[in-house]
Amino acid sequence: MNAKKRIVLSSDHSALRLRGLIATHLTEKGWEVVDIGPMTEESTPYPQHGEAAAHRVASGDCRLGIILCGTGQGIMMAANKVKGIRCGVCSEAFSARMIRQHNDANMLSIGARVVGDALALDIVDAFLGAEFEGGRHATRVEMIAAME
Ligand SMILES: O=C(CO)[C@H](O)[C@H](O)COP(=O)(O)O
Repeated sequence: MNAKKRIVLSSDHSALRLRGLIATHLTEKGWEVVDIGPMTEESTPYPQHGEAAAHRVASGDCRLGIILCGTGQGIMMAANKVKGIRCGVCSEAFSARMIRQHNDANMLSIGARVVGDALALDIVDAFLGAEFEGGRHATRVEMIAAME
């Protein structure tokens, strides 16, 4: 498997079903999915799952990551505490494309209580279908890294 197509997925209890749909979708598209759970709908705190997924990306084990909670907000906040992580919450495809092209985001967060299934998959496809444009954007991303 091409390491460039290895992606980590995680969520809290609110997003198991949608996470499963995304995992199936990504597998069908040829991604190697590393789903680090949780595997039951028992209530579980989003920070630990955001952090765990973020470390998979920051370490280089996975090229990208997709994380979910009810709004996508809390788990994004946790992931962004890990050095080297640039994670944005997206509720539409345009922003999902732009966080790759302009911000070199390496993680995407989705609110499972915010978007429907079809929109969530569109957001995922927009994120994964875009590449960082570099140029003037690289300087700005370097400024973010310098704050870490
Ligand atoms: O969206 C979230 C964090 O941003 C969580 O999924 C949400 O807060 C969980 O709520 P509850 O414990 O009521 O299921």
